[in-house]
Amino acid sequence: ILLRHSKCCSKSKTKLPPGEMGIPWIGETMQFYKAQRKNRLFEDFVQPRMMKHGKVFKTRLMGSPTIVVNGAEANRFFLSNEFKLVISAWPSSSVELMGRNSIMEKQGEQHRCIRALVSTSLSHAALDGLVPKMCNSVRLHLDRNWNGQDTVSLYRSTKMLTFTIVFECFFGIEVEPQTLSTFERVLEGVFAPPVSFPGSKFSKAKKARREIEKMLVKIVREKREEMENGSEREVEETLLSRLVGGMIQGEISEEEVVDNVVLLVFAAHDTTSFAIAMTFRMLALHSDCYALLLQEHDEIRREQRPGENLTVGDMKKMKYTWQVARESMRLFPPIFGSFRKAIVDIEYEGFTIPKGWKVLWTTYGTHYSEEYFQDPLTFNPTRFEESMPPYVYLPFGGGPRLCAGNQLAKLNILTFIHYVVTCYDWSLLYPDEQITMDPLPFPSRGMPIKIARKSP
Ligand code: HEM
Repeated sequence: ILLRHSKCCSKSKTKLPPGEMGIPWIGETMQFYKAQRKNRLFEDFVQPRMMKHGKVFKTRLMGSPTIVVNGAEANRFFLSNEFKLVISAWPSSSVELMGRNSIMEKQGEQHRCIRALVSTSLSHAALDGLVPKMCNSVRLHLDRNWNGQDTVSLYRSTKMLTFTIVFECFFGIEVEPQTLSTFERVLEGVFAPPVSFPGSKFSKAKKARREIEKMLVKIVREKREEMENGSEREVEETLLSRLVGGMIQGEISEEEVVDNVVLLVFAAHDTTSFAIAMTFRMLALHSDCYALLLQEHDEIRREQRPGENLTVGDMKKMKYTWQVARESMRLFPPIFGSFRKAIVDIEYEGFTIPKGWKVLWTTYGTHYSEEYFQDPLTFNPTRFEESMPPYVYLPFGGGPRLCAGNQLAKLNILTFIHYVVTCYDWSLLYPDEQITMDPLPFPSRGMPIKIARKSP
């Protein structure tokens, strides 16, 4: 009785953050989804609650009691305490569709092992080797899809391109153009309710996932055979060959290889293409910035021989371009933030976050705050000339789950911008095009642009 009494007393002493839990089970999910669809999750959902309750508040989302946290200190606390106080927590539909064996579901040592395999393929040395391949992919894509056209959908085009780059340059896997639409069907179900009745978004997504799995299992087995039975020619080092190598050594299983290929393709292509699309939007709206950026690329081009690919040295010269891209990702972060789950009771800022509750950290909480950025809603790429304090600018997250592909994304963004601005004059067809979110943000009309090839 005494034990129970003392437990009861200690529970009643816990102080939850302020906030409203909404109606039973559903909580404030409908308000969350409504704001998300308009890509106004921060403005319509987070900000009004922050004004009322402060930077840390409670709510209930998708059935889970959740604490929303904002600010650099909160980002540092929760992101750097991954595996110790919190673990990443994706909705069950995402886990089922991405696969239970992907890096996002792994903790501790297992996470470290997969992360190490992926990181080797994304090390500086490996990325240097990717630059010429990426240049060839971008040029081929523009030749095939832009030449002879006067209008193209920039967002769809970059989606196709980044998808091809991840598969072909990074994994060394050739894909059919229709594979992208199968992947998109999976993505549509990632945040859908996990109900499998015929025709539901989730069951359509599961069917698409099975098709992808079948295709990848075949590719992985062929690669394994090629590596084990050693054809005379040397096997090209790609992420796929590294993962399959890990499989041959018994470090990871076939399911882990397949799930991680699926996860990486998802992690890479919608995010990078949105970042590119928003950079172009900002350039279109700020002609002074565009003039400066163009100057940077014209200088690089002047030093190249005709038809020559970019080099790593050229990438380093694109300082202003990277500032423009970073500022675009500050205003339009491809990832809103992400969910964690408390694995112990957590004391934070005088509040208790009970074990099992979700925590949502947000990029907007710092990106849109005057505390960290002067005139936060103004587009000003040169603000990145100054170094940033840690955990303030987080389009790629932070801590042990910092985006594994951030350098690949950077190369992809810079290469694409270089070839477009040096080869084409372009303008937006709908400068005020709305941004929607489902589940990631995207321009609602696909961002059509008018193009005209520049004379060589
Ligand atoms: C502009 C493009 C990109 C953005 C904005 C972005 C953003 C992010 C963010 C915010 C996270 C952390 C999620 C969390 O904390 O839960 C993350 C994780 C991750 N990203 Fe990216 N990403 C981009 C491109 C890429 C690319 C190109 C790849 C790989 C080819 C990639 C692979 C990953 C992986 C594997 C993780 C999980 C890391 C882990 O759990 O250890 N991302 N990304």
